Amino acid sequence: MLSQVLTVAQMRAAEQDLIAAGTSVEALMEKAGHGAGAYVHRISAGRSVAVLCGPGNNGGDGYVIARHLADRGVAVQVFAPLPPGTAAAAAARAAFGGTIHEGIPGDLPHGEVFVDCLFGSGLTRALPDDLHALLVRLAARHHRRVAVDLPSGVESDSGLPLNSALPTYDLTISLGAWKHAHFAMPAAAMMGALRLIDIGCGAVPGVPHVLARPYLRAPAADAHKYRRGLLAIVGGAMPGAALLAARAAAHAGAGYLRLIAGAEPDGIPADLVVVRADPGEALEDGRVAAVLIGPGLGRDEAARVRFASVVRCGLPTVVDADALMILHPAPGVGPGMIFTPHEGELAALERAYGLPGIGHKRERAVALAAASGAVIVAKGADSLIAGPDGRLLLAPRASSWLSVAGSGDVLAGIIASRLAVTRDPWTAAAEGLWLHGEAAARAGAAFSATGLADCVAPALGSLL
Ligand SMILES: NC(=O)C1=CN([C@@H]2O[C@H](COP(=O)(O)OP(=O)(O)OC[C@H]3O[C@@H](n4cnc5c(N)ncnc54)[C@H](OP(=O)(O)O)[C@@H]3O)[C@@H](O)[C@H]2O)[C@@H](O)CC1
Ligand SMILES: [K+]
Repeated sequence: MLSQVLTVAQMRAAEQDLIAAGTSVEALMEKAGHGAGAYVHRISAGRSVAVLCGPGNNGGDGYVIARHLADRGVAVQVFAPLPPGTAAAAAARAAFGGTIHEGIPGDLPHGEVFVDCLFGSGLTRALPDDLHALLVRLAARHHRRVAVDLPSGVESDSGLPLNSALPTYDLTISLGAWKHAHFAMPAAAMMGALRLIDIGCGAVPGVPHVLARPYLRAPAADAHKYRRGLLAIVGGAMPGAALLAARAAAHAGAGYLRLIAGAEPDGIPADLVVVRADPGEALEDGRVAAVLIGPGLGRDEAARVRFASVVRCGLPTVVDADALMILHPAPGVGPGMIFTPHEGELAALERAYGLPGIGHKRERAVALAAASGAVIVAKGADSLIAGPDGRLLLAPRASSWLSVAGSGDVLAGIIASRLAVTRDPWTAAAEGLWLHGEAAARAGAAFSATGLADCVAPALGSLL
C-alpha cells in the first residue's frame, strides 16, 4: 500500500475516504506534520529552521512542523506571505504561537534548514513573481532544504516545474502516498532523498506502484544449466554491444549463454558459446528459454532478416536498441516480448504502432504496451515498466552514473537473463530493472558499462 503512486485526484479521494471513516482533516494534518517534523528535527540537530507556509493545507502542515520543532526547543521562524485559506491551516497556525513573518519581508535570515510548505498538491498554476522570489531567496540562505509533499512550483501529476529556476532540495517528504512527480523527471531530480509519511491511506485499486526490491532464489539443489535457462543472444553487424549484453547476462542468473553471432566478434570470453549459424536454425534448439535481439544488430536488410527469424521462433524475447527501430507490428511481434526503449526508441515505436505519442511518459508506455501486447521497459533517468494489462511500475531514482554508453546493453542483457530464468516477461522486467539499479549502486562512481556488468553478480547476491 505504501508503494502506491497517486494522482492529485486519487490522493484527494483517499483522504476523503479517511475523513468519511471518521478522521478529521486536522488529525491528518497533525499526523503528517509530526512525521515530517521528526525528520526536520533530526536534520536541524538543534540549529535554526525557517518554514515557509502557503495559504493551503501544505502551509497547514508547515505550521504543525513549526510547532513540533518549537516544542523541542528548536529556534523556528515561520514566513507566511499569505494568510491561511483553509480551516485546518488556520487552526494549525493558531496552535503554533511562535514568530510569524507576514507578507514579503525585505530582510531574510541565514540559517541551517529551510522547510518549503508553500504549495503541495494543490498547486494549480505557476508561482507569482513575489512568492517565487521569496522561495528562492529563503532557499539560498539555508544550508539544507526540505520540501514537504512536493517542491513548490512542481506539478504533482506530471513532474513538470511550472516556474524556471526553482530551488533543489536535500530531502522531500511525501505525505500519505507517493505522487507521480516523485518519480518523473525533471522534478525527481530536484528532490534529493525521498521519504514517505504514512497517514493511513488505504490501497487504491489499479494505480501504479513503486518498483520494489525483488527476492530471488538460488538455483534449485538439483539444477542444471538448461533448467536454469538457456539465453540466446542474436548478434549483428556490431558485435561489441552483444558481447557487453552477454557479459551482463552471464551474471544475472541464466545458466547458459549462446551468442548467435552476426559479424565475427573479437575477444570472445571463454564462458560464452558462439554459434555461427542462421538464427532461424540456431533457435530451433528446443532448450532455448529466451532470446535477446537488438544490441549491435544494425538496421539493414540483414538485420531485418535476423529479426524476422527471432519473431518466427516464438520464444520469450527481449527486443532492444536497433531491433526497436526496425520493428513493425506483425503477427508474433509483441505478446511474450519485452521492449526496452529509450526516449527516441519509444517515439519510433509509437510511430510504428500509429500511436499519437502524447501525454506523460507513463501514459505513452501504457498505450504502447496495450497496442503491442509487449511489456514495455521505458528506460531513462525515470525508468518505468508498463504491462499490456495496464499495470505500471515506477523505478526509484537510480545512480546518475548510469548515463554512460553501453548502460542500455547491460540492462537488456540482465532482463534477458531473468527472462531465461523466470520465463515471465513482467517478472523479468521488474527483476532486471532493479538489478541494473542495484549493480549501479555497487559500481560506485564513473564506472564503465563493463564495470557495471561486473557488478551484476554481487547485486544479484544481495537479493537472495
Ligand atoms: N487534505 C488532507 O486531508 C491533507 C492534506 N495535506 C496537505 O495538503 C496539501 C494539499 O493542500 P491544498 O489542497 O490545500 O493545496 P496547497 O498546495 O497547500 O495550496 C492550495 C492553495 O494554493 C492556491 N494556489 C495554487 N496554486 C497557486 C499559485 N501558483 N499561486 C498562488 N496560489 C496558488 C490555491 O488557490 P486557488 O488555486 O483556488 O486559487 C489554494 O488556496 C498536500 O500537499 C499536503 O501537504 C496533509 O496535511 C495531509 C492531510
Ligand atoms: K511544498
